Amino acid sequence: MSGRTRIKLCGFTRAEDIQAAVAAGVDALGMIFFSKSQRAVTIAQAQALRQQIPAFVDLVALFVNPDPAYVQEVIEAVSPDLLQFHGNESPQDCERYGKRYIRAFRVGSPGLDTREDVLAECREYASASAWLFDSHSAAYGGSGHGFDHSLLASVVTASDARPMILAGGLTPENVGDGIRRLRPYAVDVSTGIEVSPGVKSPEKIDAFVRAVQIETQKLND
Ligand SMILES: O=C(O)c1ccccc1NCC(=O)[C@H](O)[C@H](O)COP(=O)(O)O
Repeated sequence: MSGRTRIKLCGFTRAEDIQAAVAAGVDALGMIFFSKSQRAVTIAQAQALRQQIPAFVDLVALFVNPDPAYVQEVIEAVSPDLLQFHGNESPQDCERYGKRYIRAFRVGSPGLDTREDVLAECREYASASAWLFDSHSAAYGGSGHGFDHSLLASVVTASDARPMILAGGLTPENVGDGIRRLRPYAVDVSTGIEVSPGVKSPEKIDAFVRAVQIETQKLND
């Protein structure tokens, strides 16, 4: 895909990190509503952090196999622009809130370990606003590990594919390769811009955003 590569940074827990990300020019910020994550936020924390996010930057709320009542509570209290699902949610589970959603796929998991299986699974989620590709991890996401990008070959060429978000182990050093190889609509990172889980580095945020911009510019030249 030509044009601008959108940038989503994930796993925010601190106001100063959100300010750094907004200043760097990101398109979307993720907060994690999954209590087992090292980057989890409470609804009260998210309400306070949300004040740091200006117009035209989207807030994405992440869930893993959530209780629907909890998702509804987050929607009402925090007003996320999009939902993102990382667990075993069915298409109906993702659609039931009437909100735009991102479906995450853990590429390399059983049943998602061939090109054909990946595309077939993705097609079940035709109602998603984007398909996010992450590595297989027992923690459901945010592992900092990459995966075999060749498993996305069928998705890349499918005419009915939803916009691709590339995630999983991205860093300022390797994100350019991923963009060149797959031409995703957007990239998503958590670990690669951190000093420790949930604590972001302004320098790494800037380096990541610059690396995306430089690679995208090269593709457009
Ligand atoms: O970050 C977590 O702790 C997490 C836990 C459960 C589900 C998703 C989670 N994070 C999602 C992300 O941060 C990203 O969408 C993606 O997994 C990339 O993470 P990383 O490899 O760390 O860059």
